[in-house]
Amino acid sequence: MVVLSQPLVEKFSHIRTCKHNTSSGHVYTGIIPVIDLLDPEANTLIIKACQEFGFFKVVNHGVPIEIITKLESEAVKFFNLSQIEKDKAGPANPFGYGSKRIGSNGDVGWVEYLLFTTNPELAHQKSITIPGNSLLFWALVNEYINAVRNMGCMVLEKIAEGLRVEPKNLLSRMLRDEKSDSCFRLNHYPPYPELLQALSGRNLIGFGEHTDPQVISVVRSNNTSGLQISLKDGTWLSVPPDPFSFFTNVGDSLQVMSNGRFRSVRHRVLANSLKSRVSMIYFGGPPLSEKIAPLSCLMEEQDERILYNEFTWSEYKKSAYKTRLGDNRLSLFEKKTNPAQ
Ligand SMILES: C=C1C[C@]23C[C@@]1(O)CC[C@H]2[C@@]12CC[C@H](O)[C@@](C)(C(=O)O1)[C@H]2[C@@H]3C(=O)O
Ligand SMILES: O=C(O)CCC(=O)C(=O)O
Ligand SMILES: [Fe+2]
Repeated sequence: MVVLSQPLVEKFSHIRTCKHNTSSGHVYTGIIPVIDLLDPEANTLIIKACQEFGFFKVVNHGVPIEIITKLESEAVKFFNLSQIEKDKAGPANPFGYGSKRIGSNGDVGWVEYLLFTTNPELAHQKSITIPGNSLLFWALVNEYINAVRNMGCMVLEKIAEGLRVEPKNLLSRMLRDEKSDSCFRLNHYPPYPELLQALSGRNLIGFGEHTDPQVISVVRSNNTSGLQISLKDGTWLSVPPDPFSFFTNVGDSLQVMSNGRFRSVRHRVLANSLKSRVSMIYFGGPPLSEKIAPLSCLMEEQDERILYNEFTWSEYKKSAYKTRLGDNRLSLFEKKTNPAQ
């Protein structure tokens, strides 16, 4: 019998686990929609993907691979620093370096990260110290964010076309606005001892299940698996990694603007027992004062019930940051049905 030493058990005991989902024999991986941005049909296909999954993979995205690999190598350099050095960029409140703690309401995961805002009105970030060549680091982060924001905007413009809402930049202008309250995250999921996984028969949670509050999120990772999305029937689907493509999530705000046509996809990351996973995520958000509500131009066509009350992004963000990771943050903003109707 293998007996785990007490310190080792304690090290992992506060991180959540989930059952291996291979026991059912159904781990679908080949059904994730792949959108070729050069395909003339892309807008229709994106709409279908947003309705069915709230998630899709983007190829022919136009983001130069050098921009991606240069930033990844800076991120790896950072995460390879000693704990003392990395802590100089922390604690994450919410921006900066964080390890294991996610947010400020008690969530934990097998992950360390750097979280930044793109909002020039929020000054927090100026005080984040990146050890080493910080000028190069910030230059690469900015270059990457610009490239990925452009790609996200192309996707949002195709969505506007597909939904036949006008003007075409109705959604993308929120991300392009100089006051856009977007954020950017570099996540590192270290490998963890396979022995522990085998003994418990459970997977260690890297990043617990949640939806992203913003409009869309653009995810890129190295070649290590771990990301899973929840399907409409609640089963988890493993997303095969693809370092040359981007994965796009519908966020809560886009679910509201589409009046529930699109799904803000629940997703999570499981730790990998053999390899590190490094991911970079751009969360495209509106300016803080932006009003988020079901798009009136969508509703005019049909006699459709409005599912959400209007809120500003600032109100939603404030409320979201009081919730735990796995909470349903939109339920507070759902319009109550009038029993008299
Ligand atoms: C537990 C939390 C972490 C989070 C803020 C929150 O209170 C609830 C939403 C979380 C989330 C999920 C998507 C993004 O990773 C994130 C940056 C965001 O905007 O909302 C995180 C927040 C965070 O890590 O601070
Ligand atoms: O690291 C990943 O692949 C996804 C993480 C994520 O969902 C998040 O940071 O919101
Ligand atoms: Fe997420």
